[in-house]
Amino acid sequence: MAEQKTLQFHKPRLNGSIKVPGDKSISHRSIMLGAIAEGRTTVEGFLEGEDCLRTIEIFKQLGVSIERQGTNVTIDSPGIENWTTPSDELYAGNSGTTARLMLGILAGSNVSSVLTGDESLSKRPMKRVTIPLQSMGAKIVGAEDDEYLPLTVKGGELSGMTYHVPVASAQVKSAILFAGLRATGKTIVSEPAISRDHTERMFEQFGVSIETNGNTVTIEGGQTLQASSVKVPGDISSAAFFLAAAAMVENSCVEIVEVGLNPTRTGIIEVLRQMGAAIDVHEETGGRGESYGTIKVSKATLHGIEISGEIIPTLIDELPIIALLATQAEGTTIIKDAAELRVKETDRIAAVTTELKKLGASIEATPDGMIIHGPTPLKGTSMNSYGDHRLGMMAAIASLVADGEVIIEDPACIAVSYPNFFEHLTALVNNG
Ligand SMILES: O=C(O)C1=C[C@@H](OP(=O)(O)O)[C@@H](O)[C@H](O)C1
Ligand SMILES: C=C(OP(=O)(O)O)C(=O)O
Repeated sequence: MAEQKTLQFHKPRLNGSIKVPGDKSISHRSIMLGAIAEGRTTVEGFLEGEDCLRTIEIFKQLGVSIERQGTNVTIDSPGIENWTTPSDELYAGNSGTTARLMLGILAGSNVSSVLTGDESLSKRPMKRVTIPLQSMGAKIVGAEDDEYLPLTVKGGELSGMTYHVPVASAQVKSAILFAGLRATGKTIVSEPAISRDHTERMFEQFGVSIETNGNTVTIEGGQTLQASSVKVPGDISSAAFFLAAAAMVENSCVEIVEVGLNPTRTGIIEVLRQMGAAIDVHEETGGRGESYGTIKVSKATLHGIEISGEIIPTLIDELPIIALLATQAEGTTIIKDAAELRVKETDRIAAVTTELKKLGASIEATPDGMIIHGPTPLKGTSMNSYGDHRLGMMAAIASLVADGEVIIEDPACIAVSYPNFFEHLTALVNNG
């Protein structure tokens, strides 16, 4: 039987300042770009989460030398032209970002490989990536019409193309941009709303020019990456759990330092503001690189809002914790245009609705979101994480507002993105 964790707090208060682990999206990309470039790339603030460790292991199998000491990583790569064909399958574990971005990278390399994943990842759709890549000439084959892992990729020549991604997705956009880097001619990708732009920013940092015009990104193929050094800010998607906790737990005030403030990721700040949270943001750098700064949130009276449209991609991974927050807000919160939640590590619309109902919340699922009526008192219960880190953390934060014991089933999955989550939770509560 999977492990369990029991949490119970009596009138907790959260107080203090923490630095959350490195951004998951940026950590993956730092290894990927460092491995494509010839020479030495260094990374500071790397996320030691399971997902990003899978990305490192994959590149080691391709003949890239990667040394990691905690959050510092040194990559010495022979460059994408000189990778070696791996003798074993490349295992992406639970990580959709690893799988989808690797498909775009491997398609334009010189190696042949088989990409696999865990049970959850093997059920997640891959055609959103294989279809555009195949139209660039990529040789990718797999089960059920190339929809699911394992997928076999035979690297080779690619041609640039123009493609409109039907749903805003940084994973799809990035896979196409990686393929576009190696293709002949121009590759133009557009999407219905702007998704996180870490790939574009990091390409520029590695000396590749990319043109962004509204929701459209253009890359000229055949450019070479120059090895670089990357500083990874804290992950705002991890910070979101404690920002939400501070906003709804009586007498709380939490500060998160050195956290990423890339505007394609800060939808959570906007939502907290609109719901009435007392929030203060201080930006320390700006410009084309990754900006970061400090966010401070204190408890306030919250009210329900509608969350839909272009803001959705900027807070997609935060919607489980936002749903919990909405149970403590006055009035109705409506989340729309978020059908993507159904194809994450688990169906997050079904899972969040089921688990929050067990706590006593008034919540209903819709095809593309959730409707939550608040505020409702929550009671202790046993909560399933479904092996999904965001659901596991949502359950842990729920224990702060629930009356009684919250038992989290399979809390170990939290290590995918936030290995020291429980240490931070304990420290903030003990400071209270
Ligand atoms: O590109 C990335 O690093 C990510 C993009 C998002 O997925 P989609 O591109 O599928 O929306 C997000 O949910 C995921 O956690 C990380
Ligand atoms: C959806 C997520 O990640 P991925 O798609 O990389 O598995 C996430 O971290 O919430």
